[in-house]
Amino acid sequence: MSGGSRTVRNRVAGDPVPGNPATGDGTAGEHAMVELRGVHKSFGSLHVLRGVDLTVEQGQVTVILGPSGSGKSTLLRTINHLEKVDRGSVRVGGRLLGYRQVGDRLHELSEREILRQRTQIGFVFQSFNLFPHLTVRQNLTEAPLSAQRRPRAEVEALATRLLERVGLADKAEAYPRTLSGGQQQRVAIARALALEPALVLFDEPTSALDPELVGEVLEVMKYLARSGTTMIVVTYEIGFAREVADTVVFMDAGLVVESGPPAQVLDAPRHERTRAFIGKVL
Ligand SMILES: Nc1ncnc2c1ncn2[C@@H]1O[C@H](COP(=O)(O)OP(=O)(O)OP(=O)(O)O)[C@@H](O)[C@H]1O
Repeated sequence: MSGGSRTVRNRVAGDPVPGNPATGDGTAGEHAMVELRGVHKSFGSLHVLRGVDLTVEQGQVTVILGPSGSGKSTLLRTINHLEKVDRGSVRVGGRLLGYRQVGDRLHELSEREILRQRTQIGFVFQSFNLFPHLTVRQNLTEAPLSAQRRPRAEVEALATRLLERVGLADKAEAYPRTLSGGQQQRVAIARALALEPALVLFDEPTSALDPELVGEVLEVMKYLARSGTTMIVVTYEIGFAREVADTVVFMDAGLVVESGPPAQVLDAPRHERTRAFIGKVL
């Protein structure tokens, strides 16, 4: 879909063209939406990310592929500061995540400020992570009301639109445990969109689903992609990558081995490691 007509994220939510997700100052157009430079992350002696560079432009879909343990989830988690990087930088909408720059010095943001930044970035997990004690509708409205302090009428109307969009208008008053896995994941996607994020991260969103439920979740994600949502998706769904991705990134052992359009990375990979991986998952 490179060079396509996607210009507006989340038309689902019917909101205007986005500004800077971190500052809200309308400057996102001047920056890549996401920019990682030389990112390193270790857990004890395990060096998981070994100098990752990644750029994602606004409105683009990036699919990250790679063997188990190559660092894909960790990379995703650094993008919304669920993991703090040891070295290198993560910028979202041009702004350094987790820090405030004063002159040439960096000051770490407070937990509360980080939480506020994080509401600009939707995160869809493999295991849905819905609030079990809240109805579907309340799952969508909770964070916009309490973390973003937006007006209830606006948030309720948005929740209604989003549930219609993911085909679950009739489940608004149901509790998550009464839904199928595919339905729960569609609620989780709608919940991420209710924050009106500038960027949505997906970590293996279909891996926990029975095969017959995968399609309904991928359809919602394809719709979002067509609507101009900036998305970074960790998945083993090669068909989705081929159809929807602007860029496919292949990671191995904590490094980006190669990246490019799907036709290049999936059909004519330049590196042996990519070829071996693609050969196994196709
Ligand atoms: N919080 C943590 N503490 C310690 N080790 C961790 C932590 N998170 C991840 N790891 C380790 O880092 C490595 C990379 O994990 P990560 O989940 O990023 O890989 P992945 O490519 O997403 O793998 P998969 O496809 O299996 O989910 C693994 O060896 C994992 O055990």
